[in-house]
Amino acid sequence: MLSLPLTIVGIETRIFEVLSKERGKMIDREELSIVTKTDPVLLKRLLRYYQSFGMLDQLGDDHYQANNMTSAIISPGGRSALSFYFEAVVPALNAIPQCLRDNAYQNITYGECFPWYVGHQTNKKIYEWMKDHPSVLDHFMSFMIRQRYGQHTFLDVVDFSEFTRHNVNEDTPVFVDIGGSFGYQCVTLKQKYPDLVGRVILQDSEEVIEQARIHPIPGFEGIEAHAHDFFTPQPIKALGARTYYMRNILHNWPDDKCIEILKNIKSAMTQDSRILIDEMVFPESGVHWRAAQIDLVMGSCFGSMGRTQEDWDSLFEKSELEVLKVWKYTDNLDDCVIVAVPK
Ligand SMILES: C[S@@+](CC[C@H](N)C(=O)[O-])C[C@H]1O[C@@H](n2cnc3c(N)ncnc32)[C@H](O)[C@@H]1O
Repeated sequence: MLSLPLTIVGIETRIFEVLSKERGKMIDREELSIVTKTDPVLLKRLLRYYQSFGMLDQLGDDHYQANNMTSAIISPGGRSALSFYFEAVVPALNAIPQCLRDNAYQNITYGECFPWYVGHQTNKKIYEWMKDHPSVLDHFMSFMIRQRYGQHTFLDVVDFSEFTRHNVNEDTPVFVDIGGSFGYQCVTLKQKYPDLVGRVILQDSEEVIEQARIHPIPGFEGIEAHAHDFFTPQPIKALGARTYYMRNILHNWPDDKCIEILKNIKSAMTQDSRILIDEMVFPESGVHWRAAQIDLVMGSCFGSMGRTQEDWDSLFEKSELEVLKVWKYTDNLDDCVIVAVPK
């Protein structure tokens, strides 16, 4: 309950950072108090809390040491995820009881009493709101880039050369990553297929593309970065891209908005094009706690939801899409790549 705000305190006071820098070395409270400029009595209470949750190790009455959790908290991915949850997500989650009560326990959808609006005292949806809160947008982007470092990707199960076997030259767009943030998936593709022929294109909002160009991630060379609002017609259509890929995009939007996004892609597709949807497909029972949590965060912040196979089938039916294949690439979160074409 308290762990998120108190973890933010540990980040802001630099308690975790100082301990992590001295990894393997014990630090006593007096020294930590001087370096972090934190009152020694307050520090004692904070450290007691952190050790009780395993965020650091206590080696004697007044001696502390960083452990793996301390390092994870202070890593760029850890910091950005914690800060984003604290500043953006928690206010919306706190408004859930009031909104559900006021809405007589109907499902969470955009409306007057929507947790995001109430929690943030705003009438702007989350992406619009983040434009006015650039530091939160920075945390969000940094979290998005790092959230899956070192984990499986769709390329572990998909043989991408299947999509580029025929009539591909260097002008053919082979991979358009729609809402691709800083282009991590584009880079992963190019690294896995260094001889890939054709254009690899990243699309995202203007603000994100600007940042992706100013601070390119390692391996970004050779990737085209275009600003594109996916609620407008897909501009990569002259040759029809071989694949239009979206990871964790549709789970941010309710069905009516997903249908708009998909319609804009369909209008650009040729016979050789495929839509690749990289999302969790929730099982009907035994859902992992992280997936169940993501579903409710999506509901309260984005008015959307995690989808079961039945939910996806219904969305594709309404979007007039035919599913050609579904590949699952993680067991715990049921991440899948769904290959679809217009009916
Ligand atoms: C949940 S993130 C997923 C990022 C990336 N695909 C990944 O899996 O790491 C959603 C992305 O959609 C982008 N986005 C939101 N609204 C958009 C819009 N209208 N047009 C284009 N991109 C948008 C955001 O900037 C963000 O990068």
